[in-house]
Amino acid sequence: MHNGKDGSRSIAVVIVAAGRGERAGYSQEGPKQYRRIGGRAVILHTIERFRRFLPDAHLILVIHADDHDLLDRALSEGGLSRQDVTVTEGGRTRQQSVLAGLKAAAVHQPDLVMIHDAVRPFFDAAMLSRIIAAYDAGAKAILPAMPVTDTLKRGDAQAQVIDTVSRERLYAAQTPQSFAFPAILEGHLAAAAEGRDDFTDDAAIAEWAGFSVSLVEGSPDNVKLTLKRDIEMADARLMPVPLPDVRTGNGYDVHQLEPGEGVTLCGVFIPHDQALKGHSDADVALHALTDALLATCGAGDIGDHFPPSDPQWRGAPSRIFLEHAANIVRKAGGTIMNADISLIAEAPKVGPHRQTMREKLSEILGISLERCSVKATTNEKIGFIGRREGIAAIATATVVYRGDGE
Ligand SMILES: Nc1ccn([C@@H]2O[C@H](COP(=O)(O)OP(=O)(O)OP(=O)(O)O)[C@@H](O)[C@H]2O)c(=O)n1
Ligand SMILES: C[C@](O)(CO)[C@H](O)COP(=O)(O)O
Repeated sequence: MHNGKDGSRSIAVVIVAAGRGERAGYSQEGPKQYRRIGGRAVILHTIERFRRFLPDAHLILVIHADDHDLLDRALSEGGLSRQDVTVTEGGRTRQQSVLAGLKAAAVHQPDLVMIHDAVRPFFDAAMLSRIIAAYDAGAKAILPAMPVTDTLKRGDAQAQVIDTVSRERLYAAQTPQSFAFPAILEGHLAAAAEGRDDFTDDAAIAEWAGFSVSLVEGSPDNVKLTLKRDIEMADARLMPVPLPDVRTGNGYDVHQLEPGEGVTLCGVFIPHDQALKGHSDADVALHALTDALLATCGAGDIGDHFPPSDPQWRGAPSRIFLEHAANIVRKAGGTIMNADISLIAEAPKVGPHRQTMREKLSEILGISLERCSVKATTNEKIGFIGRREGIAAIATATVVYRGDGE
C-alpha cells in the first residue's frame, strides 16, 4: 500500500463521526458510530483499518461535542489513545463536520486527503490503492463509487411511479472521497463563505467548485451503516462462525478362529475352512465399528449395550449392534460422516468382497457408499493373526454433532 513512506505524497484521513444517527434509532451504546459490531465500536473498526492499510497517514477524527467519553472508550478498547489520532469537534451538518476536519488536517499540510464516513467500516486496501493510483496519475478529486444495479423509478408524492430512470452511467457514491488537499479545503471554504451547507458529499463540492472528479471502482462491501438493520447485519457478518462439532471415535476387536465353514465380516459371509468363535456371529469388523460410533458420544462400548452373558445375543447378526449404535448417535444429534474399517487377517482374502462389504455398511448406517471404507491387510505371518489363530479389526467413525445435541 502506498502511504507516503517513499516521500512521494503525504496522506491525511478525515473520519467524520459527528452525526446523531437518527435513522438508525436510539441505542444505549450511543449514536451508530459507537454501536458494537463483532464486539467493537463501528468507529474503532474504521480507525483500525486505516491504521493497518495506511500506517503513515494522519488520522483526524471529527466527533460530536457530547461524544468525547464514547470516543475515549472506543479507542481504549482498541489499545489506542488520543496520542494516536487528532480529534476535533464537528458541526450540525456533515459538510460542516468535514470542514472542521480539513481545518484540523491543515497543520499537517498533506498532499492527499481522504474524507471518510466513520460508519463505513468495511472498505478494503485494494480500493485505497485504486484511489492512490488515480491521485498519482494526476487526478485532483477521486470518487470511489459502484455502478447502480437496481432498476430506478421516479415516484410522485402519492407513491405512484411516474417513469423509469435509465441507470446507464449512474453510480452510488462511497467514501473515502479523496482530494488534493489544498483544492478541497479551498472548495469547502468557498461553499461555506457562500452560505451553502446542503452538500451531502465532498465530490459535490468539488463539482460545484469546478474540479473534474474521477470515478474509481468502489467496493461492494463498503456499505454505509444507516439503518438499524444495517448495523445488525454488520454485527452478524463479524460474528465468529461456530466451529463444527466434529468427533472421531475408534474401536478395536479380535476373535479367535476355529475349524468351520466360513466367517462373517462386515455383514458378509465368506466361505472358508475356519469360523470365528464368539457369542454372536463374531463379526469383528462390525463390533469394532459399533465401538467407534459409541465413542463419538461417550456411550460406552458394545459390551455395555449387549452383555455377552445375555443369552438373547447368542448367534445374533452383528448388524443389530451397529444399527443400535447408529441410533444412539442420531438421538444425540449426530450425523455419521464416515466409517472406516481395517481388517487384519491372514485368510480369507477380503479383496473380492470389499465392495459388497462397503455396500452393506452403507445400507446399515444409511450413509452414501463413498463414506464407507473397508481395507484389509495380512499380519505378514507374524503373531496370532499370522498363525491364523484369529482375525482383528480396527475401525474409525467420524460424526458431526449439532450444537444443541448436548
Ligand atoms: N453533522 C454531521 C452529520 C453526519 N456526520 C457523519 O457523516 C457520516 C455519514 O452520515 P450519515 O450516515 O447521514 O450519519 P448521521 O447524520 O449520523 O445519520 P442520520 O442522518 O440518520 O442522523 C457519519 O459517519 C456521520 O457521523 C458528521 O460527522 N456530522
Ligand atoms: C458521503 C456519503 O456517504 C456518500 O454516499 C453520503 O452522501 C453521506 O450520507 P447521507 O446519508 O447522504 O448523509
